[in-house]
Amino acid sequence: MENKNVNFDVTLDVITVGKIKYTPEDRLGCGAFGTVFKGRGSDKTTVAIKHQYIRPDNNRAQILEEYRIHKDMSEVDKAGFVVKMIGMLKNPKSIIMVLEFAPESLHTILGKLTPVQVQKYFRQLINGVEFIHSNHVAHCDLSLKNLLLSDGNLKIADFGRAKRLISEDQEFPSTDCRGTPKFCAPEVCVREPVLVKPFPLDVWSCGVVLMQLTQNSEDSWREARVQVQEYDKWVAKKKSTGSDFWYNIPPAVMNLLRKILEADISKRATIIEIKNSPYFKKDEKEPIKRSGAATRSSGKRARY
Ligand SMILES: Nc1ncnc2c1ncn2[C@@H]1O[C@H](COP(=O)(O)OP(=O)(O)OP(=O)(O)O)[C@@H](O)[C@H]1O
Repeated sequence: MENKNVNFDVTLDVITVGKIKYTPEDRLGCGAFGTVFKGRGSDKTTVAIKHQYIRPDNNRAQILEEYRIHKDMSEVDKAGFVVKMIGMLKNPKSIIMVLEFAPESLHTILGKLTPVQVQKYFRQLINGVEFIHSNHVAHCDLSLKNLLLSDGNLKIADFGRAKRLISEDQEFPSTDCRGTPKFCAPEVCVREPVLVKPFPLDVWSCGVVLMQLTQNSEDSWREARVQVQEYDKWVAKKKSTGSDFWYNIPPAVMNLLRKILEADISKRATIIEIKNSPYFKKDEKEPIKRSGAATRSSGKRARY
C-alpha cells in the first residue's frame, strides 16, 4: 500500500523495521525537514513514521545524528520523558524513523489548560530536560509543537537540532543552535554568529513554553531581540500594562519567568533553581468555579 502526499511530495511504501511491517496512514504533521505519518504495525501497534529527504541543509550525517541521539535517550529513559524511538530505515535518498505515536502536543491542547495542568506539564518538561541534560544532550528546539502528549503525559520529541556535550560549558556556533524563533534565547537571535552554551538555551525555551501555557495562547515576542518592541519592554522591566501579553500572569509564575527569561546567562535560572522555585514546588489549585458572568467573561486564559 502506498500513501502519496502531493502537497509535500512524499510517497511512502510499507516499510519493514526489525521484523515488523509498518503501513503508513494519514499525515500527522510536517516540519522544516520531515513529514510525519501515522502508521500501523503488523504487531498491531500504532506508530509515527518520520520521513526525511536527504538534502544539502539536512544531510545524511545530520539525520543520522538526530536518530542516534534520540535512540540513545530513548534507551536510557525508563520514566517516559522522551518519545520512544522504535527503529530506522536508510534509503539512498531518505531516512525514515519509526517512533512511538503521541496523539497530541502542547500546541494542540493550548487554550483549554487549567492552572493545575499548566503546572503538571511544566514540571514534566523540566524533569524531562533535566533528564536529557544529565545524559549530556541539549535539545536546542524546545517548543509547544515539539512537546507531545501520550496518555496525558508530556514527551520530548524532535531531536533534529540536539547536541551532545562533552562538558556543560562546551560552546557551539549560534547558527547551529537556532530552533523555532519565538522560543529562541537572545544569544542565538543575534545576526553575527557567536559561540553559545546549549543548556541555557533549553532553559530559556522552557520559559517561553511556560509563558504561553499560562496565558493559554501563543502570545510572546516574535524574537528575543531588542529591536522587537515587546521584547525590549520585557528587558526594560517597566511596569506592565494591559497591552502587555504578560499583564495577567500570576505573581508566582511571573517571579519564575523573570529568572528564566533573563538575557544574561550568568543570571538565568538553572534547572535546579527552577525545581527549587515556589511555583515548581507548591501545588497549584483548581480554580474556584463561579457561576454566571464572572466565569464567562474570563475567556480562554487559564484562571488563577
Ligand atoms: N511521535 C509522534 N507522534 C505523533 N505526531 C508526531 C510525532 N512526531 C512528530 N509528530 C507530528 O509531526 C510534526 C513534525 O514533526 P517533527 O517536529 O519531528 O519534524 P521536523 O521536520 O523535525 O520539524 P521542525 O520544523 O520542528 O524541525 C510535529 O509537530 C507533530 O505534529
